[in-house]
Amino acid sequence: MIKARGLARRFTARGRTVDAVKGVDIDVEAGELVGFLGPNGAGKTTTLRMLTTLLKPTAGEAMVGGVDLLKDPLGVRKRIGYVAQGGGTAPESKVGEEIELQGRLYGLSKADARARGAELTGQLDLSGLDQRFTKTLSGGQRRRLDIALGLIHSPGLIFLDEPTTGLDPQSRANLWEHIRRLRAEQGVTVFLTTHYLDEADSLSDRLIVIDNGEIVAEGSPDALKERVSGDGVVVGVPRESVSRAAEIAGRLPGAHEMSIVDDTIRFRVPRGDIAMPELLRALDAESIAMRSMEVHRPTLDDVFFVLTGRSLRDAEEGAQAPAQEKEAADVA
Ligand SMILES: Nc1ncnc2c1ncn2[C@@H]1O[C@H](COP(=O)(O)OP(=O)(O)OP(=O)(O)O)[C@@H](O)[C@H]1O
Repeated sequence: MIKARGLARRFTARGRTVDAVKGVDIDVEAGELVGFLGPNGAGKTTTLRMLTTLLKPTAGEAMVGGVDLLKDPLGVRKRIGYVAQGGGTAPESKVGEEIELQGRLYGLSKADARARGAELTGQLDLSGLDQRFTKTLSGGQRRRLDIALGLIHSPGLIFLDEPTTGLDPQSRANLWEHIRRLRAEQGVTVFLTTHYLDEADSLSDRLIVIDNGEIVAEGSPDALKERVSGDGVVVGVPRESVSRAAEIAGRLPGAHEMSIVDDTIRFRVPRGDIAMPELLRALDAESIAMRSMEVHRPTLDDVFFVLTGRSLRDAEEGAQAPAQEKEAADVA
């Protein structure tokens, strides 16, 4: 469904050059649900906009939906759906009007647009809302409407850019359920960007992880987590005892990746459940009180840390706001 080779995009704004995407290879098979994970500013949206013909690559090539991206962008557009960050519905339009208009834009007859709209609104829990102004919809309903609009022309492949950003946890989980069902019922291939670890973990068959414009890993969430060896342990002790406690923890069999921040020690061990009582006893013997303790199975954040030396959360905080550039000339 997607086969991209060396896809790259450089922006030049106010004399500053940003290599937003540095020559990525992406392969997505028909029917897959692939998550494109990375911190803010990693290059997710730029990659997505290239794959959906909205931005010309500076280098590289791609086949999208079986069509050459550079030679036949219009052909690509016909075969894909794209739901941008924040969507694109007009607040003063009614739901039914938006669906019909979108269908007509893709060359469907009025009757076909309505029939397809009814099918999609049924599947996306939007039935009975035809006469509602889109501005009166809840955040979750609006995102589902955006997805319905993206699927109106029955594309084989849909791109979703940060589909659940801004939604509350319950609406996010609900939208995940809808995305899974759409894939099952419509057989559509889904490529979505996210910076939410839980979303990437629970929704994707396969993940492609991007950082600083480069792909740093790919695989199923479980396969990626297997790369992290052992359980993560976080222990809080009184600040004056932290160095001594870290020394003791460092003697636990297989302890590695030790770090100390303030009064907290972090490390990994092969089996957290075995190591913890041992550590507790050893600290007790030296009269060091353990203030808090947490053991966790490897998470995607641990994976990101192993790959990049940074936590995904820290990477988010350090991300810069995008410099703006006039892009009219870039649109394919
Ligand atoms: N139009 C532009 N002009 C200049 N730099 C840009 C432009 N668009 C993006 N960038 C830069 O390219 C890099 C990648 O941005 P991009 O929006 O693709 O990241 P992202 O992973 O989608 O982040 P987010 O999750 O915040 O959407 C960033 O450094 C950004 O500042």
